[in-house]
Amino acid sequence: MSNNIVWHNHKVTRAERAAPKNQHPCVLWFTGLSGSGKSTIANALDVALYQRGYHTFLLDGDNVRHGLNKDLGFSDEDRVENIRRIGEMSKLFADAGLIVLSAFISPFTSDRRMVRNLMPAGEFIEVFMDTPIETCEDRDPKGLYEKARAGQIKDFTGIDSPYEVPEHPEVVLDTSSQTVDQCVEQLLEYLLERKLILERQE
Ligand SMILES: Nc1ncnc2c1ncn2[C@@H]1O[C@H](COP(=O)(O)OS(=O)(=O)O)[C@@H](OP(=O)(O)O)[C@H]1O
Ligand SMILES: Nc1ncnc2c1ncn2[C@@H]1O[C@H](COP(=O)(O)OP(=O)(O)O)[C@@H](O)[C@H]1O
Repeated sequence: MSNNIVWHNHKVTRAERAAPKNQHPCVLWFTGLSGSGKSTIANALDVALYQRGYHTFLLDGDNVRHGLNKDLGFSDEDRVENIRRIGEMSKLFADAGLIVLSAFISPFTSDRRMVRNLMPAGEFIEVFMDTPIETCEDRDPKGLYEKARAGQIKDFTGIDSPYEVPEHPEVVLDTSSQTVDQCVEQLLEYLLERKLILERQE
């Protein structure tokens, strides 16, 4: 690694970039099992924020794995690298002043902590999708649990690869008992309370 790299501070600060949008930069980090509702809720919140005039960006597991991270699989090492890159990318988008919605299984506590530590205090919001695995498996929207049970996919999270439950998430959602609208409302309330969005533009 080169030591001849100098960090450049931007003349326009991240707060200045975000201020015209009535928002404070932050990363909403959705974590949970496959089928727990990460994509559905992150997309619904993205729409709700967009409709209210806020500036957001959504990073989603499947999409990032088609591009930036297409060299990575699902071994523990590859998942660590996946989250490291996505964490750095999320931070860059937040530095651009955006509200970032990142939806990845991110099964390991240490990786989520690493991303949290990249961000200024209060700007990393861990959203734990606490949907029971039975519900996720019943939904099986992509047929992946069935394949994992049949041994056709190895290292599948919740089946033969671990998911470490967050200890102190900022927000907990359970999509087996909460509707999409209720989840979105809970997240909007959180953002308003913490002044990450400054007024409701309805
Ligand atoms: N072995 C295995 N385990 C878990 N998930 C698998 C696996 N193989 C493929 N998939 C599909 O990949 C999506 C998860 O990618 P992520 O980048 O979010 O995973 S991770 O954070 O690196 O653990 C995940 O998407 P979601 O269902 O949206 O969570 C699956 O569709
Ligand atoms: N209340 C709810 N919240 C979110 N998703 C729900 C809900 N009820 C049913 N679902 C369904 O559950 C599935 C969740 O899948 P998805 O959002 O892709 O999860 P993940 O991104 O965590 O894999 C979708 O098919 C969605 O339509």
